[in-house]
Formats: sequence, structure tokens, C-alpha cells
Amino acid sequence: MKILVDENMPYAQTLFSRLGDVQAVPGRPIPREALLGADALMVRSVTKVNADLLTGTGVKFVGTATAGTDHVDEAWLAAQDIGFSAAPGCNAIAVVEYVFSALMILAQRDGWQLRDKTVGIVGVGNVGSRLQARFEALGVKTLLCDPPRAARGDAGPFWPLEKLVAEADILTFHTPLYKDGPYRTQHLVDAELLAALPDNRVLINACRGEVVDNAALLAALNGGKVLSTVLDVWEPEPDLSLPLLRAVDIGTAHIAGYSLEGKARGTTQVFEAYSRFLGQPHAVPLETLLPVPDVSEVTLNGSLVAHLDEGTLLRLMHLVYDVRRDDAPLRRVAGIPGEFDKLRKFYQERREWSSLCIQCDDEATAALLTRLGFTARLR
Ligand SMILES: NC(=O)C1=CN([C@@H]2O[C@H](COP(=O)(O)OP(=O)(O)OC[C@H]3O[C@@H](n4cnc5c(N)ncnc54)[C@H](O)[C@@H]3O)[C@@H](O)[C@H]2O)C=CC1
Ligand SMILES: O=C(O)C(=O)[C@H](O)COP(=O)(O)O
Repeated sequence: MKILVDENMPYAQTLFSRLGDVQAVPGRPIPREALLGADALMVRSVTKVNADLLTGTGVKFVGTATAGTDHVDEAWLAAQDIGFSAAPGCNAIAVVEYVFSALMILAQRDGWQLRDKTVGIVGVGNVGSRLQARFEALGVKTLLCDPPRAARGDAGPFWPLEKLVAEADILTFHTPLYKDGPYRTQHLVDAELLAALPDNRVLINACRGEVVDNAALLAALNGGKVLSTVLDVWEPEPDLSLPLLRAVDIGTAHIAGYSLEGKARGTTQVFEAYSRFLGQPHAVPLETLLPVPDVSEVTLNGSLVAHLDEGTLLRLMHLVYDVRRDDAPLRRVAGIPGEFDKLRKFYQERREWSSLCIQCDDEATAALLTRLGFTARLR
């Protein structure tokens, strides 16, 4: 059995070799000759999986170690009776921690406190709901927009996007990319929305580049719109607009989801799905794969809760992950062919907040840190 895996999929060799012969290949594009004779294909978001890629191959199962699936023609796979699995939620925590880092940096730079702001979350799935839970832990007001969930009768409240545009200080987008249909998200942020957005707001896109009309955003920023902008994803990738990169406050190379835990969950989720598909189910506990983090324990003296000190919180968050480490390298190499993908391929190890154990003095602080996603212990 031959299993092709994207070369940027940590732990794929270790895991998939339990099921067959593994060959690691570049994902953008996958070499056609490698596909011939392959039984299964494990990709990431950079590979377009469709009839053009797979017709005439013997591939019977496709896994994508990603949350988004817009690069996969699922209807075509189903029509060909090719098995498919994504990795829903695998990197949601990483995206949440990216958003927090970005917001804390802007707050410090511009002299505001997160707790005084209202955050509008557009798309309240794996990322958005975790984001909301952490904001709630900090007492930050959120407004949620998720029309598909509202239509399903899920508990909200969910609001129309227009209300978030009018009332939220921070708008953060976490929807799938839908190019058509009733919940189309392509260019959800367009010239009209940008014009309606009052000045001094924050806009974050960490879902898919096409959810924001990049040309309209650049025109708005060039036209004097006062908007702090954080973009992890671009239209198009990898050839992002250099003027837009210069105009945004924080810009990164589609790495919001790139914690080691997030990538490892992605690989294990598709491995487990493929093993079930083959009728040989395996379960892989994440802790059996992950290395010890560089910094694993700190002591926090005093209470974080008595008067919530966002400066201390920022320092704790940034002991684990500070988004500026990803903004600077993109600005250095953007525009040089191949460099966007290289930043992603040779990504410096990044861990999630849960990898940091914080020893603290009081129960309320420990409870808050735990709700935020750190590991907290009373000393
Ligand atoms: N930058 C990165 O590294 C990453 C990007 N992503 C992207 O973020 C997206 C969201 O991730 P998850 O939360 O894990 O996905 P998810 O599928 O769990 O949640 C998406 C939510 O968006 C909602 N939604 C759909 N259409 C909408 C619309 N028109 N308006 C508002 N809400 C809408 C859905 O009902 C769902 O609740 C993924 O589809 C993926 O494209 C995900 C992980 C990492
Ligand atoms: O999971 C998703 O969806 C993402 O956007 C991934 O974080 C993107 O990573 P790659 O698949 O492009 O390595």
C-alpha cells in the first residue's frame, strides 16, 4: 500500500508507516508521477484536490490535515466513491491564540484595554466559539454572527453582520470560504462593508484570503480609512499584494493555525480516519507525539484577578507565542518567489498556551488561567 503525504505534515511518516509505505511529497503542486500507484493521499490546504489531480490514479482515500476544505472537490470525490476526511477543529486553539496575541499587541501600541472593547466574531464554529469562550473568561463583550447556526436554531444570540459592523470595535472573521450558495463568504468584507465601518476599528482575517476583498481593503486603507488590520490570509496566496502587506498592521504567511499541537492534531485526525476506513482503527493520544516545550513552567506572584492586569496577561501569552515573530519574516521576504511557502515549510516550532504550566498563589487566578487555556497549578 502506498500512502502519499504532504511533506509539511509532522508525524505523518511515523503514523502512516503503521498502515503502508509512506512517500512525502511537496504539496504545491503534487508531482503527477508520485500519484500513480498511490492508494491514499494526505494533503494540506495548498493542494487542489479534484478531477484534474486524481483522474486516472488509483487513489481511494483523501485526507486533509486542515480545518478548511475549500481546496477539495468533495462532491467529485463522493461521486468517485473515494473516501474523504478533513481535520475539523485541529488548529482552532492556535488561531485563537494568534488572534489574542495580535489584539494584545495593538492594545499595547494604541493604549487601550481589551476588556473595554466589543468583539464581533463572524463564524462561530471551532475557532469562533473557542475565541468567544476565552473573551468571556476575560469579561470582554462579544457579538456573534453565524447565519447557518442561527438558521439551525443554535443558542446564540446571533446577530446580522450589519450590527457587528456598526457596533463592534473589533471584527474577526472565522468562516469557511463559500464561493456561492445562501451563506456565500467570498468578499464578505467588500468596499460597501468597509465604507460602513466607522474609523478606529480593528479588522482581523485569519480564515481565507478571499473572505476579504483585498483590492477593496487596500483602496480603503490608501483612501485614509483608519483601520487596524491583521491579515494572516491573502488574496491570492502565495502571491500576496505587497502594497497591502505594507498597509496592514500585522501580516503573516497563513500560519495562524501552525502550532505544533494544531499540526499534530491534523495529522492524527486524518490518520485515525484512514485507519477506520481500512477497518484497522488506531487511536493516537497527542501527548505520545509532542516534545517537551522550551519553556514549560513559570511562577506568577500575586493575583491576576483582583484587578485584571492585561500587561501581565500579555507577558504570559507571549512567553508562548508572539505573532510579531511571524510578521517580521514575511515583510522581509514577501515578493521573492517561493519564500512565502518556505516560511511555512521551515516554520519555527510554536506551542499552545496549554504547554505552559503557571504556578499561582490563589484559586481565582488559577481558575481564570485555566479558562484561558493555560495549565495552572496552585502552589
Ligand atoms: N489561518 C489559518 O491557519 C486557519 C484558517 N482556518 C479557516 O477558518 C475557517 C473556520 O475554521 P473553523 O472554526 O475551524 O471552522 P468551522 O467549520 O468549525 O466553523 C465555521 C463557522 O462559520 C460559520 N459560517 C458559515 N458561513 C457563514 C457566513 N456566511 N457568515 C458567518 N458565519 C458563517 C459556520 O456555520 C460555522 O459555524 C476554516 O474554514 C478555514 O478556512 C482554519 C484554521 C486555521
Ligand atoms: O486548517 C486550515 O484550514 C488552514 O488554513 C491551515 O492552517 C493551513 O495550513 P496549510 O494546510 O496550508 O499548511
